[in-house]
Amino acid sequence: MEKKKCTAIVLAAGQGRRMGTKVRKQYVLLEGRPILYYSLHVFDLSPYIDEIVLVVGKGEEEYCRKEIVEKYGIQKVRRIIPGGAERYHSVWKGLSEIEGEGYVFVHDGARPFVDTAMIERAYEAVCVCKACVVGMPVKDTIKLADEEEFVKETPKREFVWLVQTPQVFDAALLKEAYELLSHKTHIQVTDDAMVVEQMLQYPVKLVCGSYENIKITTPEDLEVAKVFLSRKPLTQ
Ligand SMILES: Nc1ccn([C@@H]2O[C@H](COP(=O)(O)OP(=O)(O)OP(=O)(O)O)[C@@H](O)[C@H]2O)c(=O)n1
Ligand SMILES: C[C@](O)(CO)[C@H](O)COP(=O)(O)O
Repeated sequence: MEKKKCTAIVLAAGQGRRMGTKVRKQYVLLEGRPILYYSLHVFDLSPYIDEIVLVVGKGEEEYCRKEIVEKYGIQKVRRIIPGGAERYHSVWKGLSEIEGEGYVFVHDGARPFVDTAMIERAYEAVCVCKACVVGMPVKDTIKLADEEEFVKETPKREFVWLVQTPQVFDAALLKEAYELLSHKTHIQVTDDAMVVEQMLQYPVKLVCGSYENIKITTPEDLEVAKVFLSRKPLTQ
């Protein structure tokens, strides 16, 4: 079977409010390199990925080109574009840069520990299912709470996953879902699978990511990331 074009949309237009660092978290240095560098490097290395659309804060396009893409020799970045107010706005803008058929890997630039093996697993799944997300089964017991913070329900743990990125879709399917979303108001969307689930009622397959594929969200995540990084070679 002929391989379809794969585009990674790497998102780095967030404000990093929960991290609260002076420099926005995607540019914070880990082992001397910006957090954003690490995922770009992995998508650049992956033989499954043909091109990268990098979505950054408005006005940061040139900085990212010079200080990240060119400085570290990232080859596959085709476009660097400004993002929007919410994550889903940034994804929508990234999607509008994609032409023709293929698959889209939407990835948080704040997840530096994506690896080439999970990209391969996601590629194999998307070829079959058209929609998949990487994630891992939870290790703790999960409680669903009511508004007063009383336990409403304890879901069966074997059916509960922590969802990560990349989230990978047939490009036409994801565009259709986001197109429908763009006509909605007052909608809260926190990942791309939700858009596909809710707009198209399309089944989304879960694929194993890794417990290391954390999102750098709050300050303690940076400490954990330093430990993970100290165990990894720079190229994988
Ligand atoms: N308008 C936005 C919001 C988020 N993101 C990106 O989406 C990913 C996941 O978002 P999150 O970790 O929540 O980042 P922030 O929005 O930056 O964090 P916070 O919610 O704490 O402000 C990040 O790589 C972030 O840069 C984006 O491209 N555009
Ligand atoms: C897409 C995501 O990383 C999956 O876990 C997450 O939902 C992003 O949410 P955030 O509110 O932008 O942190």
